[in-house]
Amino acid sequence: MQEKLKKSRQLYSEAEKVIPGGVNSPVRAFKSVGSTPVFIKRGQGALIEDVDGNTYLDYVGSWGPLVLGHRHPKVMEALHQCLEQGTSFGAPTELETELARIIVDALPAMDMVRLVNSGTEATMSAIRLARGYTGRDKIVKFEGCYHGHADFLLIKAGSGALTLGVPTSPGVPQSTAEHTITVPFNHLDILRKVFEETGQEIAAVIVEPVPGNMGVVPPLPGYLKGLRALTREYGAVLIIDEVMTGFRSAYGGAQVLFDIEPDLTCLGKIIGGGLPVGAYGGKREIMSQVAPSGPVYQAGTLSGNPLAVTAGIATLKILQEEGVYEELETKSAQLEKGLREAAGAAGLNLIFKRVGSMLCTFFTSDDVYDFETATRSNTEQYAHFFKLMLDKGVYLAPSQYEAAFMSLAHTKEHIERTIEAAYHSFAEVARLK
Ligand SMILES: N[C@H](C=O)CCC(=O)O
Repeated sequence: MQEKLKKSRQLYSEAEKVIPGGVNSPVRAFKSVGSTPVFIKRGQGALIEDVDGNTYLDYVGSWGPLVLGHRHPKVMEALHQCLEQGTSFGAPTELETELARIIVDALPAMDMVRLVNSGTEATMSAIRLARGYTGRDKIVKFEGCYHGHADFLLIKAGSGALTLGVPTSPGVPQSTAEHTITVPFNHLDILRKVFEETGQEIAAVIVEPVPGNMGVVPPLPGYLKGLRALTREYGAVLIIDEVMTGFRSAYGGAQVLFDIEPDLTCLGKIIGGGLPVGAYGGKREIMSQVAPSGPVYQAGTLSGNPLAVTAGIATLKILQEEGVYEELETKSAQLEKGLREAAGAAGLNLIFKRVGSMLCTFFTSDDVYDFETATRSNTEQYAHFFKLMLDKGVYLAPSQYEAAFMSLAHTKEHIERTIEAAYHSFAEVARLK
């Protein structure tokens, strides 16, 4: 494999001289799998090509946004047209209202939405708003959930922070961390106890409805409804972080799938169609507290950027077409079934978790339902599996604790090829066990 990545290795050593760790986001560094990151040159549909000319079936999809695959013709066409008008104005455009309208119409619990530039900005702003609205300081987050890298959310966090073994980062002041209460996901009894003790001080509970940053951990039946009831009882704002699941788990997001009515929702990824975007929105009563209509300040020079908004609108319009989510489900179920059979054939008893087009293979035989059980997975075996799959032309997340994302561009043949590669790779992992 190393020979096949000659140019990537050269580029990586150049990058390391001027960019910390050679990458602009830690998960890209392939650190946990002990390998050279692949430098990508282009993508088309479900495929990406690296600088050495190798092609891969892409199940990372830019970490979730590319539900249509790379360079969807309608998104590209819309972007070309938009580019002709300019790149940024720092003034309102009609496009922003169009995207806001599409989002608000898709989410029954959302009356208003503010566009920002990333998921981190969305969650950070939603927390400030919840604090401003309730006049309380404390927030509750779940172990292994990742809501971007704002100080008060980078505590027992998942994603790259977990992969690199720094779920709580140095640099987060103790005085900030002490306002964040962390509890295990899927344990309503523990959360209830926290509310009984400090419920009147809690401004918000923030949750990924399907945690996708400690692998994929589906909520237990009734759990999200229980969260809703508890937050309502104590007057805390329920923030559903749908940066990953928004317009992926269902049109709208996981809150539509699980029929949950949050007070605030955070979005990102898919609503920008592969360009940098984020959003937070919710009930009019809360959102009208945001500046300039209210006192809670939040701003952004490039917020609602025309190109990002255009790619988002084009993407969401395609997702409105009949049968799209059924197609994603069918393809994802086919992949899950094939992977299960491949692991079984190799004599590996593994745990597969999937919600719609987000799938994760845990290298453990114990059930996974929270941070503690997710981190029982054998990450060395995952690393080995990852490298074998990469060598066979399948690009998975270089971390146990991320999802594999299915796109509409993946074909039956692509999925069969992936399963075939998995048969060989699982067998190899089993041999070295
Ligand atoms: N899991 C992260 C976001 O959803 C992966 C992307 C990143 O950190 O660069």
